[in-house]
Amino acid sequence: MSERAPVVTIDGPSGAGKGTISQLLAEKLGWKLLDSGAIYRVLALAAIHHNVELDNEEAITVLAAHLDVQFLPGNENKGIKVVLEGEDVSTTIRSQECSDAASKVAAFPRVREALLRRQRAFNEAPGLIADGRDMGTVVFPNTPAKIFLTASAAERAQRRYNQLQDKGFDVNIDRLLFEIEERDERDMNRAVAPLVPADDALVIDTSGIDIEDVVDLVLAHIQMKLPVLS
Ligand SMILES: Nc1ncnc2c1ncn2[C@@H]1O[C@H](COP(=O)(O)OP(=O)(O)OP(=O)(O)O)[C@@H](O)[C@H]1O
Ligand SMILES: Nc1ccn([C@@H]2O[C@H](COP(=O)(O)O)[C@@H](O)[C@H]2O)c(=O)n1
Repeated sequence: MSERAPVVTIDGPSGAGKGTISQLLAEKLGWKLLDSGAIYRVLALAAIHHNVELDNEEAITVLAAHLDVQFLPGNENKGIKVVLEGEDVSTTIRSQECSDAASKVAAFPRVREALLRRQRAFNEAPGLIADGRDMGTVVFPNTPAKIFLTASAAERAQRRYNQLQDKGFDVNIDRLLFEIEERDERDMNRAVAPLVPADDALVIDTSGIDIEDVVDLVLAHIQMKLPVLS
């Protein structure tokens, strides 16, 4: 499989900065953005809405194949508006309940298979920034421009804490750290498409590095890997 337009993959654990960096890159380059986590989150929400048990792989796979979701531009929340069955769920899918449910449904091989084509369809000119866990290993394995962002769990929990406090939520940092570690554990140890850097990915530990500096590091790498940007 070869990509239609150039693709940059940005993978990594929760809170590593994938969404932030992907959005800034997409804006800088004028490229499309795939927030693949939002697809798993919206699938989890659809399961909850339709009273489908989160451990029922068969039923979740059917739901995944028929998911009525639209990703529209122009929402402050990760820069996209997510519409499930006609309802704007952009904020709802960011809840802790959806984070947790998303990582459960994402562990099913047939669910992941059912969502592959939908993700690859985002690959349009002039180029795509793809944010997720398996963008470089499974969804777009042939792109030469792969990044894996990481940071210590403590730093990621602190970032999430700051983010939620800024939004006026009453949050507990120990609880956030526990949830991040629990989700990392599930994402890294599942049988298919586990969270690992692709062999040819540039791994950047963003602990203590400013967002703008991370963008510059990523841009320098992709300019080297994608002749179209030189
Ligand atoms: N290098 C950085 N330094 C400090 N804060 C950062 C950095 N990168 C991102 N952040 C902040 O950390 C928070 C989480 O970032 P972001 O949502 O981009 O992470 P993510 O990897 O997309 O997480 P998830 O997979 O859970 O969606 C945001 O508030 C963001 O502004
Ligand atoms: N390519 C991906 C993207 C996400 N997931 C799963 O979805 C959960 C939510 O993702 P966010 O990036 O929005 O936090 C995540 O914990 C993964 O379980 C995935 O499996 N593959």
